[in-house]
Amino acid sequence: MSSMNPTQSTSEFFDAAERLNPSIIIDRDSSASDSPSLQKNCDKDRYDGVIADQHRPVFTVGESRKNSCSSVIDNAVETPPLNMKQKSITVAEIQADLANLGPLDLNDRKNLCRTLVNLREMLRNEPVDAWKEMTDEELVTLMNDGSLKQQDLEKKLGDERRAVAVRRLWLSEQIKCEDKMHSLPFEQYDYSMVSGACCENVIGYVPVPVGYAGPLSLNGRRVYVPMATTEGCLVASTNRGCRAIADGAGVAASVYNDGMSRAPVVQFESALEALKVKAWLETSSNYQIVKQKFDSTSGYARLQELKCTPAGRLLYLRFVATTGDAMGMNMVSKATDEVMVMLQQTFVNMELISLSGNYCVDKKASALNWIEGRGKSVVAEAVIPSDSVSRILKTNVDRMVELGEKKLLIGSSMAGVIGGFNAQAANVVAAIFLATGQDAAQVVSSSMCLTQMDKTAAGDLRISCTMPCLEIGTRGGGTILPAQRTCLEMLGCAGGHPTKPGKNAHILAETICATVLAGELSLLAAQCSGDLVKSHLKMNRSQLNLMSTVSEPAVALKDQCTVPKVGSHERRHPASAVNNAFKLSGCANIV
Ligand SMILES: CC(C)(COP(=O)([O-])OP(=O)([O-])OC[C@H]1O[C@@H](n2cnc3c(N)ncnc32)[C@H](O)[C@@H]1OP(=O)([O-])[O-])[C@@H](O)C(=O)NCCC(=O)NCCSC(=O)C[C@@](C)(O)CC(=O)[O-]
Ligand SMILES: NC(=O)C1=CN([C@@H]2O[C@H](COP(=O)(O)OP(=O)(O)OC[C@H]3O[C@@H](n4cnc5c(N)ncnc54)[C@H](OP(=O)(O)O)[C@@H]3O)[C@@H](O)[C@H]2O)C=CC1
Repeated sequence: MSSMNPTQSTSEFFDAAERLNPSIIIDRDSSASDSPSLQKNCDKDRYDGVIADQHRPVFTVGESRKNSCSSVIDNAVETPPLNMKQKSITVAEIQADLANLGPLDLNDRKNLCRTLVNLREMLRNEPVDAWKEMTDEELVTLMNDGSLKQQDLEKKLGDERRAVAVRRLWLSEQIKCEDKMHSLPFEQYDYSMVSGACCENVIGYVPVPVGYAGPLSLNGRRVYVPMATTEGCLVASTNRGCRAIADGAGVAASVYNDGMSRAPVVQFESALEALKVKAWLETSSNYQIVKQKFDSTSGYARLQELKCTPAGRLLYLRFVATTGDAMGMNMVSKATDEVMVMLQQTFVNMELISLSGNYCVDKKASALNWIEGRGKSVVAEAVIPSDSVSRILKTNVDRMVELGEKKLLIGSSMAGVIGGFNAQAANVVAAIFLATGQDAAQVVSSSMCLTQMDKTAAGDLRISCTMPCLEIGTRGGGTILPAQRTCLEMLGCAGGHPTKPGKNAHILAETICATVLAGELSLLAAQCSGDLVKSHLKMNRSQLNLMSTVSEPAVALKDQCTVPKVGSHERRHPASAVNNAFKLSGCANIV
């Protein structure tokens, strides 16, 4: 940050102002004389340098150095129009007054804000670049004023990164603490992929650590599976499961059903009329008309089934389609929407209550999905040699089989779970979903899993996982983001398959199911051997958390950071060393 003493040279001051904002051009000829184009606002004791370009923006110096930019501008709003309450002043007068202000930091944009009146003037003729020419603080002023919607920042600025930065600036004012944003990173991210596809009102991103489990021996391949999680122990556990699997012949996994669903609810004047339409839709030739319309909406969506379920005068129409390599919700919703328009022309008494009648069933726990399946239905199976069960998993086959029955089957039945006959399928599903850009909310049905274990004739452990609802894709949604795509590339299934649409999505589904199986093996073994709590206290309970009390502010952790060393006493780093690391970048955990 450079600063200058304004008493030394007014022209230096103007030079710096122009460097700071290239859109400002100061009319020096008139400022060198007692020209009316340099004016003093008598009431507010601030100076407005009149700019010689077509927008005639005015920047203000003076109080803004002590107060926040926005407060100066708030005052300025009340200022009467320039021509009413201003008088001409000389450069000598300006220099004399600026001298009283002390050193002025000309690199701080807050010191040079145009008034709201002038910003509005800039926008009046809607010049293409007016928004881009404004400083961040000026944009915030217009957001506070309601002249600029924060959701329009990307469009107006044509610069996603800057849009995020300005939104953060504005939001930090709203939450009345600029520091609150500090640890939410936003730099080093390609927002062009996010805007219009993955998120709105973007203010940054939450970094989640990504580990890998593997190699997982799956269908004759060796796979390294990326997992994004903050649950210490999860990756280690899944990794141990992969090791046990590798001791046998590996996992065999296969998709046995494929179909994404969308189910509108429609209403008729009577229950009988609803049944008539059901019969019409179930007639083969009519179904073909519907299918033709449905399939015409996409290069990949192909209708497989239309299930019509009546409820009084309501009819629930469950469209099920294959969707290539995409998870398919947008695709199937679009296709269903177009079919419904067509059906409404045929059945004029049919009232479409909603395109989604909750019979789909998306993002809600349901018996229907558990029974019918949704997305990819997959089964994975492996045999673990008995000596690997004792050597790697630290238990034995009989105990595992007994736990499978008493916990996974009887325990889950006692609890009345839907599709929850497993130990931790959701853990692995969520971690791979986050890593590979899946729709996180679909963990609800996607983690439905039946884990079964029995003893083979040779005395080894046979384990299988059946997952009927893996709602996943390798194309579309969050899979376009570079980090998530990289994780898909690790698995060899990024994007659409070049020759067999849908194959990449099947590879991902099989990989998730096989990794779930690895996680099941290890966690169930830890419960057999009584290692669950011990392992989590060692790998999951952070020493940093233990250091803090509820009432301590989070910043205390930075000042007194303790790095645990497994198996030894804590090592305490001097606060200065830790703080240096924090200072390395604008974001606390991005270095
Ligand atoms: C998209 C809207 C909101 C447009 O809605 P609209 O009414 O056309 O928008 P508008 O331009 O009139 O603006 C109204 C307000 O919406 C907000 N808004 C509007 N646009 C933006 C934007 N770009 N960024 C940030 N905020 C925005 C904003 O608050 C704005 O107020 P303003 O600030 O203008 O005074 C509306 O059409 C909508 O809510 N659609 C539903 C989308 C949705 O909820 N998707 C979730 C996923 S669906 C799913 O996953 C589950 C499902 C469906 O399968 C479950 C089921 O089976 O039911
Ligand atoms: N709309 C809704 O109600 C819901 C939406 N979602 C969201 O929907 C998004 C996912 O929707 P989805 O339909 O999967 O993705 P997209 O909306 O991104 O659609 C996939 C696009 O990729 C094209 N495509 C190119 N190659 C392939 C290929 N090999 N296989 C499949 N498609 C290909 C499709 O072509 P074409 O145009 O020919 O079909 C289509 O345009 C997620 O962001 C999710 O969060 C989630 C739940 C509900």
